[in-house]
Amino acid sequence: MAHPQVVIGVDSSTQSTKALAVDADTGRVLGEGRAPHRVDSRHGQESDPDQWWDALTTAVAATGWADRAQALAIGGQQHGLVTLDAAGAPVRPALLWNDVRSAPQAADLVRKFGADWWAAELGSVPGASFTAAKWAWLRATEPGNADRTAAVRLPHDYLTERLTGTATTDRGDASGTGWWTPDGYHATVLDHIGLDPALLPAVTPAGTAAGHALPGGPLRPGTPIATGTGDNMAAALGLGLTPGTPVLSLGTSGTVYTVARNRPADPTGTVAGFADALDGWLPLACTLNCTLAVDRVATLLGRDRQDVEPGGTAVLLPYLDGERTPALPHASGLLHGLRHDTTPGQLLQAAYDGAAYSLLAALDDVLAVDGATAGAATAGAGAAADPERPILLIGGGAQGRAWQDTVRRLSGRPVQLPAARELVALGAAAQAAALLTGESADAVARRWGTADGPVLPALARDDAALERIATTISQMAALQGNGAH
Ligand SMILES: Nc1ncnc2c1ncn2[C@@H]1O[C@H](COP(=O)(O)OP(=O)(O)O)[C@@H](O)[C@H]1O
Ligand SMILES: O=C(CO)[C@@H](O)[C@H](O)COP(=O)(O)O
Repeated sequence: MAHPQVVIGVDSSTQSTKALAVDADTGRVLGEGRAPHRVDSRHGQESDPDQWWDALTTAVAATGWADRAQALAIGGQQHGLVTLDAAGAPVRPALLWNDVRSAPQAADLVRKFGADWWAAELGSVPGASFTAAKWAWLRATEPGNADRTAAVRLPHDYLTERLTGTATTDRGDASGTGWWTPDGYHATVLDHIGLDPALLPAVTPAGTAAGHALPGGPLRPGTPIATGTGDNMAAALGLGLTPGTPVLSLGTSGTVYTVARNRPADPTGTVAGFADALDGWLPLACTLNCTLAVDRVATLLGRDRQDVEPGGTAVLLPYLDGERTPALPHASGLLHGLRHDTTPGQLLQAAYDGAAYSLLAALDDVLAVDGATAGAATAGAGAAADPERPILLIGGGAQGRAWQDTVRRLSGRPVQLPAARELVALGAAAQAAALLTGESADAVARRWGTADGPVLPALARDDAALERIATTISQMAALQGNGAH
Protein backbone atom coordinates (compact mmCIF):
# COMPACT_ATOMS: atom_id res chain seq x y z
CA MET A 1 0.00 0.00 0.00
CA ALA A 2 1.24 3.51 -0.83
CA HIS A 3 2.27 5.60 2.17
CA PRO A 4 -0.26 8.33 2.97
CA GLN A 5 0.67 12.00 2.60
CA VAL A 6 0.63 13.17 6.21
CA VAL A 7 0.21 16.72 7.50
CA ILE A 8 0.18 18.03 11.06
CA GLY A 9 -2.26 20.62 12.42
CA VAL A 10 -1.58 22.33 15.74
CA ASP A 11 -4.01 24.12 18.08
CA SER A 12 -2.09 26.30 20.53
CA SER A 13 -4.98 27.48 22.70
CA THR A 14 -5.27 29.00 26.15
CA GLN A 15 -5.10 25.85 28.24
CA SER A 16 -3.11 23.47 26.05
CA THR A 17 -1.51 22.57 22.74
CA LYS A 18 -3.13 19.81 20.70
CA ALA A 19 -1.56 18.34 17.56
CA LEU A 20 -3.12 16.01 15.00
CA ALA A 21 -1.32 14.03 12.31
CA VAL A 22 -3.80 13.70 9.45
CA ASP A 23 -3.90 11.73 6.19
CA ALA A 24 -4.10 14.56 3.63
CA ASP A 25 -6.20 12.45 1.25
CA THR A 26 -8.91 11.22 3.60
CA GLY A 27 -8.71 13.43 6.69
CA ARG A 28 -8.23 10.35 8.88
CA VAL A 29 -6.47 11.20 12.13
CA LEU A 30 -3.36 9.02 12.37
CA GLY A 31 -1.85 10.34 15.58
CA GLU A 32 -2.54 12.85 18.37
CA GLY A 33 -0.47 14.74 20.91
CA ARG A 34 -1.31 17.13 23.71
CA ALA A 35 0.58 19.19 26.28
CA PRO A 36 -0.78 21.60 28.90
CA HIS A 37 -0.03 25.33 29.26
CA ARG A 38 0.33 27.28 32.49
CA VAL A 39 -1.65 30.52 32.75
CA ASP A 40 -0.55 32.92 35.48
CA SER A 41 -3.71 34.62 36.78
CA ARG A 42 -2.17 36.45 39.77
CA HIS A 43 -2.27 39.92 38.21
CA GLY A 44 -3.98 39.52 34.83
CA GLN A 45 -3.81 36.53 32.45
CA GLU A 46 -0.29 35.79 31.25
CA SER A 47 1.66 32.86 29.77
CA ASP A 48 5.32 32.42 28.95
CA PRO A 49 5.62 31.99 25.15
CA ASP A 50 8.61 29.66 25.65
CA GLN A 51 6.29 27.08 27.22
CA TRP A 52 4.02 27.21 24.13
CA TRP A 53 7.06 26.22 22.09
CA ASP A 54 7.90 23.38 24.49
CA ALA A 55 4.25 22.24 24.42
CA LEU A 56 4.21 22.36 20.60
CA THR A 57 7.40 20.30 20.42
CA THR A 58 5.99 17.72 22.86
CA ALA A 59 2.56 17.51 21.21
CA VAL A 60 3.96 17.27 17.66
CA ALA A 61 6.41 14.53 18.71
CA ALA A 62 3.58 12.64 20.43
CA THR A 63 1.65 12.33 17.13
CA GLY A 64 4.35 9.86 16.02
CA TRP A 65 4.62 11.55 12.60
CA ALA A 66 6.96 14.50 13.27
CA ASP A 67 9.78 13.11 11.12
CA ARG A 68 7.50 12.07 8.26
CA ALA A 69 5.00 14.96 8.08
CA GLN A 70 4.99 16.77 4.74
CA ALA A 71 3.58 20.08 5.95
CA LEU A 72 2.36 21.71 9.17
CA ALA A 73 0.30 24.72 10.24
CA ILE A 74 -0.58 26.33 13.57
CA GLY A 75 -3.90 27.75 14.80
CA GLY A 76 -3.41 29.86 17.91
CA GLN A 77 -5.40 31.69 20.59
CA GLN A 78 -6.17 35.15 19.19
CA HIS A 79 -5.08 38.62 20.27
CA GLY A 80 -2.25 37.77 22.72
CA LEU A 81 0.59 40.31 22.86
CA VAL A 82 3.99 38.63 22.46
CA THR A 83 6.89 41.06 22.83
CA LEU A 84 10.38 39.96 21.74
CA ASP A 85 13.73 41.67 22.31
CA ALA A 86 16.46 42.16 19.73
CA ALA A 87 17.70 38.59 20.34
CA GLY A 88 14.19 37.16 19.78
CA ALA A 89 13.61 36.34 23.47
CA PRO A 90 10.34 37.31 25.21
CA VAL A 91 10.63 40.69 26.94
CA ARG A 92 7.92 39.61 29.42
CA PRO A 93 5.18 36.95 29.55
CA ALA A 94 2.51 37.30 26.85
CA LEU A 95 -0.65 39.22 27.76
CA LEU A 96 -3.53 36.89 26.84
CA TRP A 97 -6.87 37.65 25.12
CA ASN A 98 -8.74 37.38 28.45
CA ASP A 99 -6.53 39.82 30.39
CA VAL A 100 -8.82 42.77 31.12
CA ARG A 101 -6.17 45.11 32.56
CA SER A 102 -6.14 46.80 29.16
CA ALA A 103 -9.83 47.82 29.46
CA PRO A 104 -9.00 51.49 30.26
CA GLN A 105 -6.73 51.69 27.20
CA ALA A 106 -9.47 50.13 25.02
CA ALA A 107 -11.95 52.70 26.35
CA ASP A 108 -9.45 55.49 25.56
CA LEU A 109 -9.05 54.22 21.99
CA VAL A 110 -12.82 54.23 21.49
CA ARG A 111 -13.14 57.71 23.06
CA LYS A 112 -10.33 59.10 20.91
CA PHE A 113 -11.64 58.05 17.48
CA GLY A 114 -15.29 57.09 18.14
CA ALA A 115 -16.97 53.69 17.81
CA ASP A 116 -18.36 54.50 14.34
CA TRP A 117 -14.86 55.31 13.07
CA TRP A 118 -13.46 52.04 14.41
CA ALA A 119 -16.28 49.99 12.90
CA ALA A 120 -15.88 51.70 9.50
CA GLU A 121 -12.04 51.82 9.36
CA LEU A 122 -11.02 48.64 11.18
CA GLY A 123 -14.23 46.56 11.15
CA SER A 124 -14.19 46.17 14.95
CA VAL A 125 -14.56 48.40 18.01
CA PRO A 126 -11.61 47.40 20.20
CA GLY A 127 -12.16 45.93 23.65
CA ALA A 128 -9.59 44.91 26.24
CA SER A 129 -8.85 41.70 24.29
CA PHE A 130 -7.54 43.49 21.22
CA THR A 131 -3.77 43.58 20.85
CA ALA A 132 -3.78 47.34 20.23
CA ALA A 133 -5.26 47.90 23.71
CA LYS A 134 -2.66 45.53 25.21
CA TRP A 135 0.22 47.37 23.55
CA ALA A 136 -1.22 50.70 24.79
CA TRP A 137 -1.35 49.18 28.31
CA LEU A 138 2.30 48.11 28.05
CA ARG A 139 3.35 51.57 26.84
CA ALA A 140 1.47 53.21 29.73
CA THR A 141 2.41 50.84 32.58
CA GLU A 142 5.72 49.22 31.57
CA PRO A 143 7.40 51.79 29.28
CA GLY A 144 10.81 50.13 29.77
CA ASN A 145 9.46 46.84 28.40
CA ALA A 146 7.79 48.65 25.50
CA ASP A 147 11.10 50.38 24.67
CA ARG A 148 13.02 47.06 24.79
CA THR A 149 10.58 45.43 22.36
CA ALA A 150 12.07 44.79 18.92
CA ALA A 151 9.22 42.64 17.55
CA VAL A 152 5.49 42.31 18.31
CA ARG A 153 3.82 39.00 17.50
CA LEU A 154 0.58 37.10 18.02
CA PRO A 155 0.83 33.64 19.62
CA HIS A 156 0.64 31.72 16.33
CA ASP A 157 3.08 34.16 14.64
CA TYR A 158 5.59 33.55 17.43
CA LEU A 159 5.42 29.77 17.02
CA THR A 160 5.57 29.86 13.21
CA GLU A 161 8.62 32.12 13.44
CA ARG A 162 10.35 29.75 15.87
CA LEU A 163 9.75 26.91 13.40
CA THR A 164 10.81 28.79 10.27
CA GLY A 165 12.81 31.89 11.21
CA THR A 166 10.32 33.99 9.20
CA ALA A 167 8.50 37.01 10.65
CA THR A 168 4.99 36.23 9.42
CA THR A 169 1.30 36.47 10.24
CA ASP A 170 -1.95 35.91 8.33
CA ARG A 171 -4.98 38.14 7.72
CA GLY A 172 -7.28 36.18 10.03
CA ASP A 173 -5.21 36.46 13.20
CA ALA A 174 -3.94 39.94 12.24
CA SER A 175 -7.56 41.15 12.10
CA GLY A 176 -7.78 40.71 15.89
CA THR A 177 -5.04 43.22 16.58
CA GLY A 178 -7.00 46.43 16.00
CA TRP A 179 -4.34 47.74 13.60
CA TRP A 180 -4.92 45.51 10.54
CA THR A 181 -6.98 46.43 7.48
CA PRO A 182 -7.18 44.61 4.11
CA ASP A 183 -5.05 47.46 2.73
CA GLY A 184 -2.27 47.14 5.32
CA TYR A 185 -1.51 48.13 8.89
CA HIS A 186 -3.38 51.27 9.98
CA ALA A 187 -0.83 54.10 10.38
CA THR A 188 -3.13 56.33 12.49
CA VAL A 189 -3.77 53.60 15.05
CA LEU A 190 -0.12 52.54 15.23
CA ASP A 191 1.00 56.14 15.58
CA HIS A 192 -1.52 56.79 18.35
CA ILE A 193 -0.44 53.77 20.43
CA GLY A 194 3.25 54.38 19.77
CA LEU A 195 3.98 51.17 17.88
CA ASP A 196 6.55 51.26 15.07
CA PRO A 197 5.19 49.25 12.08
CA ALA A 198 8.73 47.92 11.54
CA LEU A 199 8.14 45.76 14.65
CA LEU A 200 5.29 43.90 12.95
CA PRO A 201 5.45 40.79 10.73
CA ALA A 202 4.51 40.60 7.05
CA VAL A 203 1.05 39.21 6.22
CA THR A 204 1.51 35.98 4.25
CA PRO A 205 -1.36 35.37 1.78
CA ALA A 206 -3.57 32.29 2.15
CA GLY A 207 -2.34 29.27 0.24
CA THR A 208 1.34 30.22 0.37
CA ALA A 209 4.02 28.78 2.63
CA ALA A 210 5.04 31.05 5.48
CA GLY A 211 8.44 29.35 5.46
CA HIS A 212 10.21 26.02 5.95
CA ALA A 213 11.18 24.18 9.12
CA LEU A 214 14.62 25.04 10.47
CA PRO A 215 17.00 22.40 11.80
CA GLY A 216 16.76 21.81 15.56
CA GLY A 217 12.93 21.93 15.70
CA PRO A 218 10.46 19.06 15.91
CA LEU A 219 10.18 18.56 12.12
CA ARG A 220 12.44 17.45 9.29
CA PRO A 221 14.34 20.56 8.15
CA GLY A 222 12.76 22.03 5.03
CA THR A 223 9.19 20.87 5.81
CA PRO A 224 6.82 23.55 4.44
CA ILE A 225 4.84 25.49 7.04
CA ALA A 226 1.52 27.08 6.04
CA THR A 227 0.50 30.52 7.28
CA GLY A 228 -1.54 29.28 10.25
CA THR A 229 -4.19 31.61 11.69
CA GLY A 230 -6.22 32.48 14.80
CA ASP A 231 -7.96 29.55 16.47
CA ASN A 232 -11.49 30.63 15.53
CA MET A 233 -10.48 31.15 11.89
CA ALA A 234 -8.78 27.76 11.94
CA ALA A 235 -11.93 26.07 13.28
CA ALA A 236 -13.96 27.75 10.50
CA LEU A 237 -11.55 26.20 7.98
CA GLY A 238 -11.66 22.89 9.85
CA LEU A 239 -15.45 22.79 9.48
CA GLY A 240 -15.29 23.78 5.80
CA LEU A 241 -17.70 26.51 6.88
CA THR A 242 -19.93 28.21 4.30
CA PRO A 243 -21.61 31.62 4.72
CA GLY A 244 -24.63 31.68 6.99
CA THR A 245 -23.93 28.48 8.93
CA PRO A 246 -23.66 29.35 12.62
CA VAL A 247 -20.93 27.93 14.88
CA LEU A 248 -20.90 27.99 18.67
CA SER A 249 -17.56 27.11 20.23
CA LEU A 250 -17.47 26.23 23.93
CA GLY A 251 -13.90 26.34 25.24
CA THR A 252 -11.99 28.61 27.58
CA SER A 253 -13.70 31.34 25.57
CA GLY A 254 -17.19 31.06 24.21
CA THR A 255 -17.49 32.20 20.61
CA VAL A 256 -20.31 32.43 18.10
CA TYR A 257 -19.55 33.13 14.45
CA THR A 258 -20.12 32.39 10.79
CA VAL A 259 -18.20 33.15 7.62
CA ALA A 260 -19.54 36.11 5.63
CA ARG A 261 -18.99 37.63 2.21
CA ASN A 262 -19.40 41.15 3.58
CA ARG A 263 -17.07 42.93 5.94
CA PRO A 264 -18.79 43.41 9.32
CA ALA A 265 -18.95 46.90 10.85
CA ASP A 266 -20.80 46.79 14.20
CA PRO A 267 -20.40 50.10 16.08
CA THR A 268 -21.85 48.54 19.27
CA GLY A 269 -18.73 46.37 19.51
CA THR A 270 -20.67 43.14 20.13
CA VAL A 271 -19.72 41.63 16.76
CA ALA A 272 -16.02 41.76 15.93
CA GLY A 273 -15.31 42.15 12.22
CA PHE A 274 -12.54 39.60 11.92
CA ALA A 275 -11.17 38.43 8.58
CA ASP A 276 -11.25 34.72 7.90
CA ALA A 277 -8.11 32.84 6.82
CA LEU A 278 -9.05 32.97 3.11
CA ASP A 279 -10.55 36.06 1.50
CA GLY A 280 -13.80 36.43 3.43
CA TRP A 281 -14.89 37.60 6.88
CA LEU A 282 -15.61 36.06 10.25
CA PRO A 283 -18.16 38.08 12.24
CA LEU A 284 -17.75 36.82 15.80
CA ALA A 285 -18.91 37.51 19.34
CA CYS A 286 -16.83 36.21 22.25
CA THR A 287 -17.29 35.73 25.97
CA LEU A 288 -14.50 35.45 28.53
CA ASN A 289 -16.39 33.07 30.83
CA CYS A 290 -17.40 29.75 29.34
CA THR A 291 -16.39 26.17 30.25
CA LEU A 292 -13.90 27.11 32.98
CA ALA A 293 -16.42 29.39 34.71
CA VAL A 294 -19.20 26.78 34.66
CA ASP A 295 -16.78 24.07 35.84
CA ARG A 296 -15.78 26.40 38.69
CA VAL A 297 -19.42 26.81 39.76
CA ALA A 298 -19.86 23.00 39.64
CA THR A 299 -16.82 22.63 41.89
CA LEU A 300 -18.14 25.26 44.32
CA LEU A 301 -21.44 23.36 44.47
CA GLY A 302 -19.62 20.02 44.84
CA ARG A 303 -21.41 18.60 41.79
CA ASP A 304 -20.43 16.80 38.62
CA ARG A 305 -20.60 19.21 35.67
CA GLN A 306 -23.47 17.28 34.04
CA ASP A 307 -25.53 17.21 37.24
CA VAL A 308 -28.04 19.95 36.41
CA GLU A 309 -31.73 20.21 37.31
CA PRO A 310 -34.47 22.16 35.48
CA GLY A 311 -36.71 24.86 36.92
CA GLY A 312 -36.37 27.62 39.48
CA THR A 313 -35.91 31.35 39.05
CA ALA A 314 -32.23 31.78 39.85
CA VAL A 315 -30.02 33.75 37.47
CA LEU A 316 -26.29 33.19 37.71
CA LEU A 317 -24.00 35.40 35.64
CA PRO A 318 -20.64 33.59 35.92
CA TYR A 319 -18.47 36.60 35.03
CA LEU A 320 -15.55 35.34 37.12
CA ASP A 321 -12.93 36.98 34.86
CA GLY A 322 -14.86 40.18 34.12
CA GLU A 323 -16.76 39.97 30.82
CA ARG A 324 -16.40 41.01 27.20
CA THR A 325 -19.97 40.25 25.98
CA PRO A 326 -21.70 42.11 27.56
CA ALA A 327 -18.89 44.65 27.78
CA LEU A 328 -18.39 44.60 31.55
CA PRO A 329 -14.62 44.07 31.90
CA HIS A 330 -14.66 44.85 35.63
CA ALA A 331 -17.69 42.73 36.50
CA SER A 332 -17.59 39.76 38.85
CA GLY A 333 -20.06 36.88 39.14
CA LEU A 334 -23.62 37.61 40.23
CA LEU A 335 -26.35 35.39 41.70
CA HIS A 336 -29.91 36.68 41.67
CA GLY A 337 -33.41 35.26 42.23
CA LEU A 338 -32.60 32.67 44.96
CA ARG A 339 -35.59 31.10 46.75
CA HIS A 340 -35.94 28.59 49.64
CA ASP A 341 -36.67 25.84 47.15
CA THR A 342 -33.78 26.60 44.75
CA THR A 343 -31.70 23.41 44.38
CA PRO A 344 -27.93 23.15 43.76
CA GLY A 345 -28.68 21.48 40.41
CA GLN A 346 -30.79 24.49 39.39
CA LEU A 347 -27.94 26.80 40.38
CA LEU A 348 -25.56 24.85 38.17
CA GLN A 349 -28.05 25.02 35.29
CA ALA A 350 -28.29 28.77 35.87
CA ALA A 351 -24.51 29.02 35.43
CA TYR A 352 -24.74 27.24 32.05
CA ASP A 353 -27.62 29.54 31.07
CA GLY A 354 -25.72 32.67 32.15
CA ALA A 355 -22.65 31.61 30.16
CA ALA A 356 -24.57 30.67 27.00
CA TYR A 357 -27.01 33.61 27.01
CA SER A 358 -24.85 36.39 25.54
CA LEU A 359 -23.48 34.17 22.78
CA LEU A 360 -26.97 33.20 21.65
CA ALA A 361 -28.20 36.77 22.00
CA ALA A 362 -25.45 37.82 19.54
CA LEU A 363 -26.21 35.07 17.03
CA ASP A 364 -28.69 37.03 14.91
CA ASP A 365 -26.30 40.01 14.72
CA VAL A 366 -23.53 37.69 13.58
CA LEU A 367 -25.72 36.14 10.89
CA ALA A 368 -27.17 39.51 9.82
CA VAL A 369 -23.79 40.65 8.43
CA ASP A 370 -24.57 39.07 5.07
CA GLY A 371 -28.38 39.07 5.39
CA ALA A 372 -28.66 42.76 6.23
CA THR A 373 -26.52 43.88 3.30
CA ALA A 374 -28.17 41.64 0.72
CA GLY A 375 -30.75 44.31 -0.01
CA ALA A 376 -33.70 45.76 1.87
CA ALA A 377 -36.19 43.24 0.52
CA THR A 378 -34.20 40.32 1.86
CA ALA A 379 -32.75 41.99 4.93
CA GLY A 380 -33.31 39.73 7.89
CA ALA A 381 -34.83 37.10 5.64
CA GLY A 382 -31.56 35.26 5.12
CA ALA A 383 -29.73 33.00 7.48
CA ALA A 384 -30.68 35.04 10.55
CA ALA A 385 -34.32 34.21 9.95
CA ASP A 386 -33.67 30.52 9.34
CA PRO A 387 -34.14 28.96 12.77
CA GLU A 388 -34.15 25.49 11.22
CA ARG A 389 -30.49 25.65 10.35
CA PRO A 390 -28.56 23.73 13.03
CA ILE A 391 -25.89 25.41 15.09
CA LEU A 392 -22.57 23.57 14.76
CA LEU A 393 -21.43 22.99 18.35
CA ILE A 394 -17.68 22.58 18.85
CA GLY A 395 -14.96 22.97 21.52
CA GLY A 396 -14.42 20.91 24.66
CA GLY A 397 -17.82 21.85 26.11
CA ALA A 398 -19.65 20.44 23.07
CA GLN A 399 -18.95 16.98 24.51
CA GLY A 400 -21.13 17.74 27.52
CA ARG A 401 -24.83 16.86 27.50
CA ALA A 402 -25.64 19.79 29.80
CA TRP A 403 -24.02 22.24 27.36
CA GLN A 404 -25.81 20.68 24.38
CA ASP A 405 -29.21 20.90 26.07
CA THR A 406 -28.60 24.44 27.32
CA VAL A 407 -27.86 25.63 23.79
CA ARG A 408 -30.94 23.85 22.42
CA ARG A 409 -33.19 25.28 25.16
CA LEU A 410 -31.96 28.87 24.91
CA SER A 411 -31.71 29.03 21.11
CA GLY A 412 -34.76 27.01 20.05
CA ARG A 413 -32.58 25.64 17.23
CA PRO A 414 -31.32 22.19 16.36
CA VAL A 415 -27.69 21.52 17.24
CA GLN A 416 -25.24 19.55 15.10
CA LEU A 417 -22.32 17.76 16.77
CA PRO A 418 -19.47 17.27 14.31
CA ALA A 419 -18.00 13.81 14.91
CA ALA A 420 -14.54 15.25 14.24
CA ARG A 421 -12.95 16.61 17.40
CA GLU A 422 -10.26 19.28 17.62
CA LEU A 423 -11.54 21.40 14.75
CA VAL A 424 -8.87 24.08 15.25
CA ALA A 425 -6.10 21.52 14.76
CA LEU A 426 -8.01 19.99 11.84
CA GLY A 427 -8.35 23.42 10.22
CA ALA A 428 -4.62 23.95 10.58
CA ALA A 429 -4.07 20.47 9.09
CA ALA A 430 -6.36 21.43 6.17
CA GLN A 431 -4.20 24.54 5.60
CA ALA A 432 -1.11 22.35 5.56
CA ALA A 433 -2.76 19.88 3.17
CA ALA A 434 -3.82 22.76 0.89
CA LEU A 435 -0.14 23.64 0.49
CA LEU A 436 0.48 20.16 -0.91
CA THR A 437 -2.60 19.90 -3.15
CA GLY A 438 -3.19 23.50 -4.24
CA GLU A 439 -6.80 23.36 -3.05
CA SER A 440 -8.45 25.95 -0.80
CA ALA A 441 -8.19 24.83 2.84
CA ASP A 442 -11.96 24.95 3.44
CA ALA A 443 -12.48 22.75 0.37
CA VAL A 444 -10.00 20.24 1.84
CA ALA A 445 -12.04 20.10 5.07
CA ARG A 446 -15.30 19.66 3.16
CA ARG A 447 -13.70 16.81 1.23
CA TRP A 448 -12.74 15.28 4.61
CA GLY A 449 -16.36 15.56 5.84
CA THR A 450 -15.28 17.13 9.11
CA ALA A 451 -18.63 18.79 9.95
CA ASP A 452 -20.62 15.56 9.60
CA GLY A 453 -22.28 14.38 12.76
CA PRO A 454 -25.60 13.81 14.51
CA VAL A 455 -28.21 16.57 14.70
CA LEU A 456 -30.08 16.98 17.99
CA PRO A 457 -33.57 18.37 17.31
CA ALA A 458 -34.64 21.80 18.52
CA LEU A 459 -36.25 22.23 21.94
CA ALA A 460 -38.94 24.81 22.67
CA ARG A 461 -37.13 28.08 23.40
CA ASP A 462 -37.17 28.97 27.09
CA ASP A 463 -38.24 32.60 26.72
CA ALA A 464 -38.89 33.01 30.44
CA ALA A 465 -35.25 32.17 31.25
CA LEU A 466 -34.01 34.46 28.46
CA GLU A 467 -36.13 37.30 29.82
CA ARG A 468 -34.89 36.77 33.41
CA ILE A 469 -31.26 36.81 32.29
CA ALA A 470 -31.70 39.87 30.05
CA THR A 471 -33.30 41.81 32.91
CA THR A 472 -30.58 40.80 35.36
CA ILE A 473 -27.83 41.80 32.92
CA SER A 474 -29.32 45.24 32.39
CA GLN A 475 -29.64 45.73 36.15
CA MET A 476 -26.07 44.48 36.61
CA ALA A 477 -24.76 46.87 33.98
CA ALA A 478 -26.28 49.75 35.95
CA LEU A 479 -24.93 48.33 39.24
CA GLN A 480 -21.39 47.41 38.24
CA GLY A 481 -20.87 49.92 35.46
CA ASN A 482 -18.68 49.70 32.41
CA GLY A 483 -16.23 52.42 33.34
CA ALA A 484 -12.50 52.00 33.69
CA HIS A 485 -11.30 51.89 37.28
N1 LIG B 1 -17.62 16.30 28.61
C1 LIG B 1 -17.46 17.61 28.84
N2 LIG B 1 -18.50 18.36 29.32
C2 LIG B 1 -18.37 19.67 29.52
N3 LIG B 1 -17.23 20.34 29.35
C3 LIG B 1 -16.16 19.66 28.92
C4 LIG B 1 -16.22 18.28 28.63
N4 LIG B 1 -14.99 17.89 28.20
C5 LIG B 1 -14.21 19.02 28.21
N5 LIG B 1 -14.92 20.06 28.66
C6 LIG B 1 -14.47 21.45 28.85
O1 LIG B 1 -13.73 21.81 27.74
C7 LIG B 1 -12.79 22.82 28.12
C8 LIG B 1 -11.63 22.79 27.18
O2 LIG B 1 -12.13 23.06 25.91
P1 LIG B 1 -11.15 23.41 24.72
O3 LIG B 1 -12.03 23.73 23.55
O4 LIG B 1 -10.15 22.34 24.58
O5 LIG B 1 -10.50 24.72 25.33
P2 LIG B 1 -9.41 25.71 24.76
O6 LIG B 1 -9.21 25.33 23.32
O7 LIG B 1 -10.03 27.03 24.95
O8 LIG B 1 -8.18 25.57 25.59
C9 LIG B 1 -12.44 22.55 29.56
O9 LIG B 1 -12.48 23.78 30.26
C10 LIG B 1 -13.57 21.63 30.03
O10 LIG B 1 -14.31 22.28 31.02
O1 LIG C 1 -10.42 36.12 22.01
C1 LIG C 1 -10.94 35.21 21.40
C2 LIG C 1 -11.72 35.47 20.15
O2 LIG C 1 -11.80 36.83 19.82
C3 LIG C 1 -10.81 33.81 21.91
O3 LIG C 1 -11.66 32.93 21.25
C4 LIG C 1 -9.36 33.36 21.84
O4 LIG C 1 -9.02 33.10 20.49
C5 LIG C 1 -9.07 32.21 22.78
O5 LIG C 1 -9.52 30.99 22.35
P1 LIG C 1 -9.60 29.62 23.19
O6 LIG C 1 -8.35 29.42 23.91
O7 LIG C 1 -10.80 29.69 24.08
O8 LIG C 1 -9.81 28.58 22.12
